[in-house]
Amino acid sequence: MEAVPGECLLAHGRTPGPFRRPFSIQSRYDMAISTSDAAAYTSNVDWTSVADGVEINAKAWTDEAKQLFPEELLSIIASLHRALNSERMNLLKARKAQQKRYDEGALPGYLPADEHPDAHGDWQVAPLPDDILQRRVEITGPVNNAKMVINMLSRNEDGSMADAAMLDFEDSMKPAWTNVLAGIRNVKEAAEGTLSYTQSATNGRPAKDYNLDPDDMPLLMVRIRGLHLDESNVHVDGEPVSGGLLDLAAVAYHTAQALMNQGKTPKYYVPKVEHYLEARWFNKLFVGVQKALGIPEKTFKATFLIETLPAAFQMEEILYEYRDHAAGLNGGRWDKIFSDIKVLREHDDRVLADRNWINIQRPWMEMYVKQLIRVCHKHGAFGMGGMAPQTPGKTEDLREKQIAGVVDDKKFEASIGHDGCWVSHPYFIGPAMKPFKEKLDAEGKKNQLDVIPDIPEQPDLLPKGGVGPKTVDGIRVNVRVSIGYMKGWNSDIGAVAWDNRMEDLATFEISRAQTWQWLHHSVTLDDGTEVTKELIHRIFEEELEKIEAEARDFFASYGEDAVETHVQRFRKAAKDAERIFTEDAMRPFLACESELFGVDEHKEHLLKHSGC
Ligand SMILES: CC(=O)SCCNC(=O)CCNC(=O)[C@H](O)C(C)(C)COP(=O)(O)OP(=O)(O)OC[C@H]1O[C@@H](n2cnc3c(N)ncnc32)[C@H](O)[C@@H]1OP(=O)(O)O
Ligand SMILES: O=CC(=O)O
Ligand SMILES: [Mg+2]
Repeated sequence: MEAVPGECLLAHGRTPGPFRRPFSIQSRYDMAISTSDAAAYTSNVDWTSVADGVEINAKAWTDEAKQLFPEELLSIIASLHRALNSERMNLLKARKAQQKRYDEGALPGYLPADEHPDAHGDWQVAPLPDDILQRRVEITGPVNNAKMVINMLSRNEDGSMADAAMLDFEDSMKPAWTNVLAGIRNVKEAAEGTLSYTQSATNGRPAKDYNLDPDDMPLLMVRIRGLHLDESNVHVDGEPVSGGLLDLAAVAYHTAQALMNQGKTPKYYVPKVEHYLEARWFNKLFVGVQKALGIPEKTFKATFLIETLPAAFQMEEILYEYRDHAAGLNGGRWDKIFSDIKVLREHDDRVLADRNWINIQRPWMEMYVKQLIRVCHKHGAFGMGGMAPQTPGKTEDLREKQIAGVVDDKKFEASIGHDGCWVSHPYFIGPAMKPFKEKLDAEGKKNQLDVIPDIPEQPDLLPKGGVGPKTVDGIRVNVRVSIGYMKGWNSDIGAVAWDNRMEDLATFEISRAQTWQWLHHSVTLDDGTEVTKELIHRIFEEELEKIEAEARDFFASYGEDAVETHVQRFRKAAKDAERIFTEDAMRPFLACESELFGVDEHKEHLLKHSGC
């Protein structure tokens, strides 16, 4: 076990505001809470009117928020919301209807040839600017963490540096309001080159000042929140705004021009799309934001994650839809595994094996990334590889094994034609860079846009059940991950180092969906044990006991109070995780969690649990 980084408590003032009307609950993505509860939740919050038709949770309207959201930006957000939100809601309804069809037996597949013929024609994405032609290693991390943002954008002591840094509002950031504000602030100051951070002396380490070197920085990219996430603290005409819309508008408002003045392209990542019409929606958002800010058309460049099973069948259509703003696609392998399980949750012939057995070399995963490379390169866009999740282990021996694992993985990615990949920890930038550098430098290339994998036109991308181990230890891994992750999540932290790996929203979701599915199908494990609620409860008890013992040991030097605090947090995390693992209906995303709270609690928790 390793400690999660600094857990913080929210500090927020209270600004009185007018009592606001309940929002239209019909517009919610998933009816996680009942109609009467939804109205009660909303009317139990005080709202402050901040611009024409725009209201903010009074507790969220802090001095920081006032600085980052001037009236001009709020008006831009309001007009984008009015132009785009009903379409977003329809897209989310369509997701739900599609999932119902999958639940009733349908399988995801390629679209009929006549549905989107233009996408399969001979077209190219708009020319890529010079500053995004080399992306061999991109480091990712939570955008709200200033120290990590500076580290992502800096050279390591061993001289290694990523080509790009992806500052993340999605998988690694819990979308709590203070995190959103810190994230916008960090991107603004990073783009200006002024972001700084002072780490006070702790635990034997001396104090340290962190600053950027604007002349020696990787490319800066921002991943905005996905289509499903609301920013529940900001309402326009009584409806919560889209989190991704708010992120893009705010970040571009504060940074796009500054980046362009430095000759840099404003670059974004978009997560979790499921259909080409969603890509069309995001393209409209890019057009709208550029227009509102007086930025020339086709300036923004975006990489979309292909990390859902339905999207894997529509990569060409998706890329086509935002071809004017496309830098490429990225094979988001972790959410893809989550989606494989979630989408096929009712298909008892496709129940997947232990989480640790599923990797990029399983046939349906390998075909998906090769198809991604083929589609991208055919149309002049980058085909980015996936995330190496290692965090450095404590012993030399373990670290050597981890480095070998990263090199193997990235060697495979470079060999099939990826243009670059992701790492989640700076320690692995060098090892991940090595195979790309060796192959591409030898061929005198910055990227592999010229490589087209030789695969069938429509490869089989459906996950197969009936192979691989299904074990009690597999459940233990899922339970352990969930306890470590939920402890961070409950303290507004979106990614944690745990058992020598990075665990974030995507990897937690795999564990949660898999255990739910095994329970739902009463799977018989390889040793004959049947998966039941009782079994899962017993494993939670056993793993919690082990984790408590580890925590008592780990936090001992911080004093008895610290030990008790952390033990209590692990207990709460285990309780929350078990509840989510064993709930009757599988929620679409962890963040759809309003029902974890009663109405009174929700008033306090809205700032921490903006969601869907
Ligand atoms: C599935 C996906 O979507 S992947 C993309 C989303 N997920 C992510 O981006 C997760 C990114 N990774 C992380 O958030 C972090 O690595 C964590 C939380 C898992 C671990 O962070 P820590 O607990 O700080 O790890 P650790 O103690 O090993 O850090 C050592 C140093 O590396 C830095 N560091 C660790 N990870 C990162 C990172 N991703 N970016 C920049 N710096 C980092 C730390 O800030 C620390 O710096 P310091 O020596 O100056 O104090
Ligand atoms: O976002 C990336 C993933 O793997 O999930
Ligand atoms: Mg993801």
